[in-house]
Amino acid sequence: MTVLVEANHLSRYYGGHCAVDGVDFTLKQGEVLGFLGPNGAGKTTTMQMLCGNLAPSTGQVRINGIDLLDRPKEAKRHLGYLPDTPPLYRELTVNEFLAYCAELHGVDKTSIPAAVKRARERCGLDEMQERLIGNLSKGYQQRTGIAQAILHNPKVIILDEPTVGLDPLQIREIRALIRELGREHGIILSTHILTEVEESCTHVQIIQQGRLILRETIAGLQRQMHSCTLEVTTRMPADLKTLSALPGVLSVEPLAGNRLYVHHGVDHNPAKQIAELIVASGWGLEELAPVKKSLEDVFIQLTRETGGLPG
Ligand SMILES: Nc1ncnc2c1ncn2[C@@H]1O[C@H](COP(=O)(O)OP(=O)(O)OP(=O)(O)O)[C@@H](O)[C@H]1O
Repeated sequence: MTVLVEANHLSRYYGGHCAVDGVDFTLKQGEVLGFLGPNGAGKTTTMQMLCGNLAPSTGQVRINGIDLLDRPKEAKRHLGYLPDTPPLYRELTVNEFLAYCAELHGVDKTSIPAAVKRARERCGLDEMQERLIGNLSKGYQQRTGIAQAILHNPKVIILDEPTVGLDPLQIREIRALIRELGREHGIILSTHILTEVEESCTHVQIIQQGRLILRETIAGLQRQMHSCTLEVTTRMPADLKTLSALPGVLSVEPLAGNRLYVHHGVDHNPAKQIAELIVASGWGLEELAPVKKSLEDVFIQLTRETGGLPG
C-alpha cells in the first residue's frame, strides 16, 4: 500500500520545553488514523507540523514521498486540512465559497466548476449549493469545511476535531463521510472522543507528553479491551473455594446476588472448566461472559502506565 505520510523523529521545542519528542509514524492509503492524547500532549503541535504550518525543531515529514520542508508548495498540494474552527465565510453561498477555496488551492481555472461539483457531491451538499453558509446548520457547515479540504483531491486529509458541536445525527453522518473518504485517501483525525476512534478509524495512535505510546490497529486495540475477568451468574450460590482451585483461576470476587467475577491469567482462560464445574455441581449456570474493558479504560491505563495522568 502507498505510504502517504512519513514522519521521522519529529520534535518541537518551545524555548526549553519539548512539546513533541521524536515522533515517528506512517500513514498509508486507505487508513484512517485516530490521533488521541490528553490535553497538552502535543497533538496540535504534531498536526501543525504535518500540515507544514509549523517548522519542526528536528525531523522530517514526507507527504506522498515529497519532503515538506524542502518542497513545501509541492508537498501541500497533496494535503487537505480542516482546522478545529473551519475558515468559513458566512456571507458566501456554498458554491461561491468552494469556488474561492479551489482557487486558493491552485486548482486550474477551467477545472474549478468540476472540482466544486465533485467535492459538493461527495460531501452531500448538492441541495445546499445556493444557500448562504451563515444560514446552514452546524452539520452542513462542517460538510462545507470538509468539502474545502478535498477540493483539490488531496491524497492526505487532516481533520481536527471534526464532530465537535454537532448533534448525534450529524455526528453519525460526518463519521460515515469520514469512513467513505478513508477508502480513497489517507486520513488523520485528531479527536478527544474515544468512540469516534472506534467508529471511524482503522488505526489509533496515542501521544503522551510529546511521545507516541501506542500505534495500533483498531482490531489490536479491541483485543487489548479484553480483560482477564469472567462474569459468572449461577442460580444457586457457588462454592468459591472450589472455583478458586480450578487451574488458571487467580481469584474469585463475589458480587451481589449469585454473581461473581473470576480473574484469570493471561495465558489460561478457564471458562470451559468453570462451566463444567457449575453444571456438575448443580449450581445452575445462568451466564458466563468475558468482562470487556472500555476504550476509555485502555486509554487511562496506557496513559497512567507512562506516568501522564494523575491518580
Ligand atoms: N506557542 C507555544 N509556546 C509555548 N508552549 C506551547 C506553545 N504551543 C503549545 N505549547 C505547549 O506544548 C505542549 C503541547 O501542546 P499542544 O497544543 O500541541 O497539545 P495538545 O495535545 O494539542 O493539547 P489540547 O488537547 O489541549 O489542544 C503543551 O505543554 C503546551 O503548553
